[in-house]
Amino acid sequence: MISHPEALQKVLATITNFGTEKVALLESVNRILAEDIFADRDFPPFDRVTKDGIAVNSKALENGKTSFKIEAVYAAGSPQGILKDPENCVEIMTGAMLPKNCDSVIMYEDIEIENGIATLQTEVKAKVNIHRQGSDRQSGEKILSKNQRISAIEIGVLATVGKAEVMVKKLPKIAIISTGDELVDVAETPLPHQIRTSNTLSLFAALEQEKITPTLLHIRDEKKVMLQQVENAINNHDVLLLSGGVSKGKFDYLPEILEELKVEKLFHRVLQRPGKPLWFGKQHEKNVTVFSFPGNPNSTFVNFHIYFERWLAASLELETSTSEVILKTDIANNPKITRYLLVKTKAENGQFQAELLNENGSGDLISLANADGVIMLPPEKDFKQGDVVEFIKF
Ligand SMILES: Nc1nc2c(c(=O)[nH]1)N[C@H]1C(S)=C(S)[C@@H](COP(=O)(O)OP(=O)(O)OC[C@H]3O[C@@H](n4cnc5c(N)ncnc54)[C@H](O)[C@@H]3O)O[C@H]1N2
Ligand code: MOO
Repeated sequence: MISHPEALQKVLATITNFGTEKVALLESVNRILAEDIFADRDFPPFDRVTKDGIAVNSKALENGKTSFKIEAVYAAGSPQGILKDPENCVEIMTGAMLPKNCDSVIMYEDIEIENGIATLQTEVKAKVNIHRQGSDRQSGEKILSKNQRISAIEIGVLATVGKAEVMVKKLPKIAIISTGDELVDVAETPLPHQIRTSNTLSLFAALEQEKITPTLLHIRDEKKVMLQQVENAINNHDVLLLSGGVSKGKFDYLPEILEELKVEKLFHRVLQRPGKPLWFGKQHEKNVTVFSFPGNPNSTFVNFHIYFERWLAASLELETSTSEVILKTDIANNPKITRYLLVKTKAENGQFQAELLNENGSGDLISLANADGVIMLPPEKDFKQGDVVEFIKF
């Protein structure tokens, strides 16, 4: 049996580049950007008026002028206007180009208008209420970097530089496969010895959040059928995520079937809990990566996050960082295995604290629903309240 760090290293050694593709802007949300994005013009692209009011020439203000004849009115969206006489003013709206010969904008709240004359009601500053051309970013500057996730805010940035189509990382084709004759579909009423399949649907939902729509497949515990269906899945996907059938049961055929299908076993069984029977391999000919998760729901879900999510992030070259939390209680640790414990996190006194959940073993998927993620305890020492440990968010 290998340790968790060795297992993770073997998993990360198989990362795969799936290439890039262009997608429509709104389809790119949550995808990974595959190109650097540059400002196509200055931001803002012109001296942008930031208040509704009047625009004047500051020399008139410096000369003590307080009343201005209104020459014209310019809305946002009209081409740049001009102040013909620097002693006068023009009415101007937020978002409009600052008119020629003007360098100061005075809000409507600070003036009164009567008979086409604007009169100051208070002392005002010169050269304000203008968002200067290029003061945010200059044309040609890099404004987004490749390998970052595109969120709602990046959609706005991409839109403003005219990216109707965006180059993103291609995503792998994934099959999620459950095994086990005790499993029935969610819409069915299980017999006393049966349960509804849930692992596969959790993984499906987790992948949909990554914008991957996987194939869902359930295979009966019958060796011949399993062999045929797994082979078919290998031929049509980049990744197989299997759940169940990898421990030592008499009907746990998966390990031998995978080897028969020339999936090289890179490891089977890891010094960790949950997920000791984790199986991982690669079919080199077809470049298919196979994660075979132990069937207990928490085991599948936690190991999906610990191994597959990291493999996917590394394959897509996504920049990631680790999170840490502070323990709220002492934990007696097992010196031989890495443990992943379900926690609920809370900010307390400016610190991110983790409270252990009472889970009833790795079959207790209801407790899983109360967790924000797991803390990872390396097989080192007993942990004390206040210790800082790694946190993996679901
Ligand atoms: N003799 C040993 N027995 C077991 C060991 C061991 O080392 N030696 N390991 C235990 C551990 S740890 C786990 S985890 C399980 C993993 O077993 P399998 O991967 O073979 O999984 P199954 O036996 O098929 O299922 C286990 C459990 O999970 C339920 N399950 C499976 N698939 C689903 C699904 N899609 N949705 C919901 N629930 C699912 C299944 O009904 C079982 O109750 O083995 C231990 N045994
Ligand atoms: O992976 Mo098993 O969960 O330790 O029950």
